[in-house]
Amino acid sequence: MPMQGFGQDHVTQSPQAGGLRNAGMALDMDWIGALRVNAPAVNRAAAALPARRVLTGEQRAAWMCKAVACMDLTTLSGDDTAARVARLCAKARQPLRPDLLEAMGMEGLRVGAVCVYHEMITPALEALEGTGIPVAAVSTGFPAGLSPMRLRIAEIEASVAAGAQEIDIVISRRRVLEGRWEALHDELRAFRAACGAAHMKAILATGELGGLRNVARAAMVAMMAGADFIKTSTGKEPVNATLPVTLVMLRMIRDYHERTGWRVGMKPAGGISKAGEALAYLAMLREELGREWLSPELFRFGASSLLADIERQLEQHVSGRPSAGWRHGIG
Ligand SMILES: O=C[C@H](O)COP(=O)(O)O
Repeated sequence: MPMQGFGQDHVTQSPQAGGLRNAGMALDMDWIGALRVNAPAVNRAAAALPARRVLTGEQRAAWMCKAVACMDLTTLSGDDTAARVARLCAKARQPLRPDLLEAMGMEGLRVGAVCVYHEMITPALEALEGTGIPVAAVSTGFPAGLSPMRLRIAEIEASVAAGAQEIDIVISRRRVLEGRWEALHDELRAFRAACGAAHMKAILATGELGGLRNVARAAMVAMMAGADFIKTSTGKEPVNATLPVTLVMLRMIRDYHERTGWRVGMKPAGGISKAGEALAYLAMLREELGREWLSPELFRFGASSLLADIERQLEQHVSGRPSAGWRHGIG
């Protein structure tokens, strides 16, 4: 079924406003073919960033809280149980200890979403009832994305029917590696149609795409196909989120916004477990896309263990004393 917005010239689309979603556009192969990435320059820019942006004290604490608000608190393990998901959701409702929040003069902090496998959607929804925190489900044969297409579509539909408001799909890496952009666009359009009202995050699995130019091209095709977010990784690839890959994706988001008016969200995910790393990603986001993107509507971290390090560092900030990691087990 054709999606709203497809087939229209991208320059005539209305700018996104009032919560409207990226409608996507027909595949523009001239645009895709013209994309170039200067890898050494990207690597240099990413390497220079953490040293350029050193935050301390209250400012650092405030940015760590922003990282919490933009977090998809995640558990994606083969041994997940309803009880583990319920504990994770309790943490999602109250990500930081009340005494820490009080000391920082903050209230009402919660995470961006809870991210789980399909089977854990119902326990997550039950544990989050009344909070407004959305449940995101990974889908389409996560993490490899190699199951039959009809099953991948059915999986999305089942997760949406179960109540997931966000669907994290994985792209077929082979379409990128073989340069089959139209097939990739078609696949992603079909995923987006199956998502219906649920927001679609397109996981590019950047560590398996064979280089930064392919990352740029895959990111652009995903946005042309109507992705609400583009996401780096599943957390299961040998190389997951990195600053250079994120820089390339942010620049594609900026290009796409400049040419179509649509704002697409960014989700670095996989292997981000330290507060200092999270701050570097936020600084990059702010430099590349501006403050407008610094909200859970347009930015998420996908992380299973980042929250524990942020809480530990905030405890240190509030108390002025070092805090041991074991005191902050979940998240
Ligand atoms: O989408 C989220 C990732 O799977 C989380 O990866 P992580 O467990 O390395 O934090």
